[in-house]
Amino acid sequence: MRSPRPRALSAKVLLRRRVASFGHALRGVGAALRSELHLRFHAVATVAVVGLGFYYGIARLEWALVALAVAAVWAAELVNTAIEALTDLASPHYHALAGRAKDVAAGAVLLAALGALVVGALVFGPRAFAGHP
Ligand SMILES: Nc1ncnc2c1ncn2[C@@H]1O[C@H](COP(=O)(O)OP(=O)(O)OP(=O)(O)O)[C@@H](O)[C@H]1O
Repeated sequence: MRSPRPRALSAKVLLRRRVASFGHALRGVGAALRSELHLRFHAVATVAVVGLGFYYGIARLEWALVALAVAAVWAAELVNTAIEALTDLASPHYHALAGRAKDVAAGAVLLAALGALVVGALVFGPRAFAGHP
């Protein structure tokens, strides 16, 4: 006998699940912020960069580049934090593969940070050297 077809989930249930997932994601960001000094540094840097953007009145496209650069650094740092946690769980003792996983994840953060540095230098550098907004 065929099993009954699962009932389609109602829009209300789907919405509730989306809201719950959003809450889990925010909880993850909060937990990472509490445990990772690097992320608190990114938070301060993000506020500083947004302040500079308003101070210099940067263009819409420049805001888009800055937002992408900032988001890339945050995303890389969060994934790095997740990989560190999983690595420590799976391999609390020394293992070459655990070390490689952490090094590669840290490499992702480094690349994102270098990209953000280039964007920051190109957007803010000329204005800073000109000495006025
Ligand atoms: N279980 C392990 N096995 C092998 N090497 C490890 C292991 N744990 C850490 N390492 C090595 O030590 C380096 C630093 O690891 P650690 O967990 O201290 O991260 P971190 O770079 O100090 O990050 P954070 O400061 O964000 O905690 C890793 O990049 C890796 O090379």
